[in-house]
Amino acid sequence: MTGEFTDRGPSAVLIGFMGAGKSTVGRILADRLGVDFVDTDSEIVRTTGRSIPDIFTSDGPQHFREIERDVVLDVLRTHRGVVALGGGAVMTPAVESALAGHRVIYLRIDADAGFARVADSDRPLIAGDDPHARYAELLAARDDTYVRASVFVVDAGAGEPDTVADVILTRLAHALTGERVGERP
Ligand SMILES: Nc1ncnc2c1ncn2[C@@H]1O[C@H](COP(=O)(O)OP(=O)(O)O)[C@@H](O)[C@H]1O
Ligand SMILES: O=C(O)C1=C[C@@H](OP(=O)(O)O)[C@@H](O)[C@H](O)C1
Ligand SMILES: [Mg+2]
Repeated sequence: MTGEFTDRGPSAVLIGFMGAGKSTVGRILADRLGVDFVDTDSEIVRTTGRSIPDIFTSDGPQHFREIERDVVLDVLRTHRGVVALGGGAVMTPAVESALAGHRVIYLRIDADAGFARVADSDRPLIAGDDPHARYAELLAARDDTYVRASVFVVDAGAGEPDTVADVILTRLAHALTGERVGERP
């Protein structure tokens, strides 16, 4: 990503695959920064009154992505705190474009560690046969996009959520004080 950060917009936007800890670490990061936190999956549930598995199974993944796109674009326009996106949001071209110029952080997790964190959850994309293989395949297919959309990458397997939030705070402090705006370290 090149160009300048928007002067208005979220303090930070967390992206990455399922289980990276975007929702968990995002809330901690927002607390540390003293700003509000928005999780776009929670916004989808709140605004539709439906669960994510229900939208996926009743309406199909395409409809979920349309709802997700609209919610994410609205949050990016209006929210000034920390934002956690759902793992697939960035794969929608309109979302990737809208992220340009924002302080986007990729929480990167490897397939074994990430899968262990979500194996018992109700995430619809790993509901079928051989969920571990499906998880690994999707992660590999998305990694390049996550890197391209981000300003910097943080190891989401580096420790407990508090530790990951600390790493992000340190990197953000560097980005805000020293580095040329918009340059990926
Ligand atoms: N750094 C971490 N170390 C251990 N477990 C974690 C960590 N980050 C998140 N988790 C756990 O992994 C699961 C998925 O986390 P979540 O924040 O929902 O990830 P995401 O939003 O990226 O899918 C949750 O049970 C959460 O408590
Ligand atoms: O990777 C994905 O496509 C998805 C990730 C989920 O969010 P998390 O990344 O927060 O688990 C949720 O948006 C939905 O189940 C689809
Ligand atoms: Mg999440």
